Amino acid sequence: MADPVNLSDFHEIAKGVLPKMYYDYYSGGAEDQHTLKENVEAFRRINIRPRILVDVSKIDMSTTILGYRLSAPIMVAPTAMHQFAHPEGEVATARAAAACNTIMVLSFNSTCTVEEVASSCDGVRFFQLYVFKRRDISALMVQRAERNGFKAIVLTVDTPKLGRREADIKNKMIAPQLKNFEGLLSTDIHSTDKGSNLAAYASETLDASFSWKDLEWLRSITKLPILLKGVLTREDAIKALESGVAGIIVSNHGARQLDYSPATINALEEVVLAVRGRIPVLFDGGLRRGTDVFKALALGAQAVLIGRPIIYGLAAKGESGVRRVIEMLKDELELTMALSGCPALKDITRSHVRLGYDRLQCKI
Ligand SMILES: Cc1cc2nc3c(=O)[nH]c(=O)nc-3n(C[C@H](O)[C@H](O)[C@H](O)COP(=O)(O)O)c2cc1C
Ligand SMILES: CCCCC(=O)C(=O)O
Repeated sequence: MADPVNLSDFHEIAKGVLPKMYYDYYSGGAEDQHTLKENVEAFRRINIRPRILVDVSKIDMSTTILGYRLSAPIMVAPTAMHQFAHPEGEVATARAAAACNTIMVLSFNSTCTVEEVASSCDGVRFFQLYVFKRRDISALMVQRAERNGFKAIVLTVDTPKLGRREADIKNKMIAPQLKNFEGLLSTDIHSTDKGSNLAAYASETLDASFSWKDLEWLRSITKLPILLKGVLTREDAIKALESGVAGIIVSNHGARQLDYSPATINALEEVVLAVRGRIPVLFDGGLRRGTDVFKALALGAQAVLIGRPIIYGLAAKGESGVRRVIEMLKDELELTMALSGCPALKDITRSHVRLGYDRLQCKI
């Protein structure tokens, strides 16, 4: 195949090189995969309203998140088990993110250890947390992240139980023994019905009782700012604000958890309006083009995170593939800003996009 020119080309290459079990794991969503398709399709139903005759000879995409400077509002989402995609795993991803001057969120279920990633290169990194029934293990991981210079905790709140991913069940997906938990926990858990081993591991470990009141526990064990990942409604956005978290990530976990939850781009504005700028609102799900990033920014996201395309870049070309994926999105965003008359991120406003329901409102 010719050199990839967009994220979709990287997807095709990755599909060709990854063993089926891993490709299915990375690409799949929950149940009917309705939301999986919607996450991408909903972007296509949004139009951009470009403004003309603006000086766009210089485009500034730089921004800050929790006070850390990024070259563009495009971050790396936490995704599990990068060594299935490439032997260098999360170390390669971390190096690529650092080279692009952006923030990587390291998954709790990484295949490289927290220490390996931290010592691989300089760069601002956040740590994604799952709360295990064995709270001591989660607490230890938070301490390790803190000790190794991670700057924030991203608490994933949409996974009290693992969503039902049917390809993984059919493939009898095998989860590896994760090095981070060596000596703490065996991930070598065999599912009783011989289905997805990952699902068995998740149900064995995840603490489904974790609720709002338990955020106090998390705050008591770390000084790091906490972001909640997986907020989709105004009700929960307000609760998040009241609970004093440092930020929100609007996310449906790449449609891998609750099928028929809304496409994230359709949930973003509801959350942004509830938060009213009091804390940063980040966004992920279905972003495959610079125009998608632009649309999310126009609807109020301060930055976006990229999930699957990063893994596809890693599978296709290792560290340089991840770098290319991030650079492609940055280049596309830069061009979109120029063609829409927005020289800086602050110039991108709600009036730069039109959604289906905007058209309905016009007619009323
Ligand atoms: C293979 C895979 C593994 C993931 N693992 C995690 C994880 O360990 N923790 C987490 O909070 N989110 C995880 N996610 C969700 C991502 O952080 C993110 O929300 C999602 O991938 C964004 O959608 P996108 O893939 O369409 O960009 C995972 C997603 C994928 C595709
Ligand atoms: C318990 C493993 C969870 C990994 C994950 O979050 C995902 O596959 O979406």
